[in-house]
Amino acid sequence: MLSTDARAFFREVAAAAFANPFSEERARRDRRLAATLSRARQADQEATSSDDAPNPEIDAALSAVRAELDRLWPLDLTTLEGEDRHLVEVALLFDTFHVFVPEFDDLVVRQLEAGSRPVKAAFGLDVARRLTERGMSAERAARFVGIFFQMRRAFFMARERLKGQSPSMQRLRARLWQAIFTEDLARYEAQLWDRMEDFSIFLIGPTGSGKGAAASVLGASSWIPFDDQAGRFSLSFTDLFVPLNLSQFPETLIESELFGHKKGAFTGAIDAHEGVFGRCPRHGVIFLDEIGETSLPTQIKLLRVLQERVFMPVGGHEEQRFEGRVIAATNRDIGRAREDGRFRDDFYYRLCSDVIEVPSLSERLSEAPAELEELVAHSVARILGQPDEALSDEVVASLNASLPADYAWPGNVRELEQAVRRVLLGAPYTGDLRQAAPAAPELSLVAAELGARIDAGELTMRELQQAYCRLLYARSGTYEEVARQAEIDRRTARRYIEEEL
Ligand SMILES: Nc1ncnc2c1ncn2[C@@H]1O[C@H](COP(=O)(O)OP(=O)(O)OP(=O)(O)O)[C@@H](O)[C@H]1O
Repeated sequence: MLSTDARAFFREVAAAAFANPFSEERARRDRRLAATLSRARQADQEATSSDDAPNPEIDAALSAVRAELDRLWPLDLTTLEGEDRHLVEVALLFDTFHVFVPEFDDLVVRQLEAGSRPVKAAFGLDVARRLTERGMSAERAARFVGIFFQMRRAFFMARERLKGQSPSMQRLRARLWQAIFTEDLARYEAQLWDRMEDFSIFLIGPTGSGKGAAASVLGASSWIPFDDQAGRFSLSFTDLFVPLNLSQFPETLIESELFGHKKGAFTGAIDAHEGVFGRCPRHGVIFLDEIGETSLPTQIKLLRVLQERVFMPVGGHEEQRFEGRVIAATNRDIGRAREDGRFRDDFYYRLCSDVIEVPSLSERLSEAPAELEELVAHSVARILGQPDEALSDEVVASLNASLPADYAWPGNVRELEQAVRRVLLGAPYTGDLRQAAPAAPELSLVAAELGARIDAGELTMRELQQAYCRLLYARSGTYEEVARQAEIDRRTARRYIEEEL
């Protein structure tokens, strides 16, 4: 039995312990916890108030939790019941997790360096032992070893791959965390940790805003079992993420890229080929980029895998099981595509259990102008292989001088990366001209030119088709719309618009 004071204290710990680290709620709970602690236990104060601690609240909480657990020593969870048992267990997990944070973080880095080969993580056995010695079952302890690693990966990836401190970026990180662990870690551990594959994720947002980057955070963060015989995790998290950009393949090849094909399945199928569904391991993540551009027949096939979790390679006779999670993304207006019948409702409903919006760069900069500096510095470091503050400042100064203050960044972070490259090459970046040009005169010029050339009878059929497609494109701005109006397929439309005949 816990004393009334101890119970109140552990309740605060339980409320704060595994809250979403990117949520606004988290900092508040940490502060509240620290306040409760300092009132109740002055003894721990000295250990906690170092000024340079990265998060003094959490440090204060940690040492007080340790002190409180020590008071219960020798701790055996099985001697506790009901709420008391739950509260002490959470405190024990909180403490154990933080004891091993440096090892888990080091493991993330070592695994990124090693790539596909799972690296040694013998400390996983110590984590499990620390829990079983205090009365937790071996099965749950092993599960927590997996969850702890997952938490450090998710935290590391969300911080490293998604830069920016604007409120909308903070919200995005919090949403990603929620898509991985749900908002309630206790429920996640009790019921959902190996069922997350059933929760598809749909990322929406403008081109270049970071949907692929967000997907890669999710893709590196799923649960992986710990192999205690081998003293390592059973597979490398770098192999969990299997991306496919659907717009890169002609319709005839998409099925094979998705589901694979057997040798001789069709002319040109010289060897068997494994598609993304076949390559994706259990607990892995398939990222289907540009899902808004998939044809209706492909949507039906994808719907079947999502519903029934089986697929058949082209030319094959045996169904294969798919045990991963699907993340889809689009920069298209999916509502309009559904209204136009280009995106099936049933397919949408299958994907929409978690819709996450990735904010545009202009939205982010309007909330936090300093985000430009952070992104430029990140871009410069990526290009040069190391940070360079002076050069980053120069790039920011150049962009500020050459672009209007309210420049819309239609290509978002991808455009910004190109702008940084341009400035590094020594030329000022003056913005995306196609977007910046006033639409109306350009449109009427295109139409007038087409009319004049038809009048003059000087066009070949191909030139006529091309000019008409360009006119439609100038009006709608999307290849889909051109394809729809001209009743041709999207790739032909794109070829007419982009290629010189
Ligand atoms: N918040 C961010 N911090 C750092 N880099 C970012 C961020 N967002 C995007 N990027 C980078 O910008 C580039 C474009 O991002 P990404 O490919 O993820 O965009 P997207 O939304 O998937 O685009 P599209 O819709 O065209 O497929 C990538 O190099 C990515 O790493």
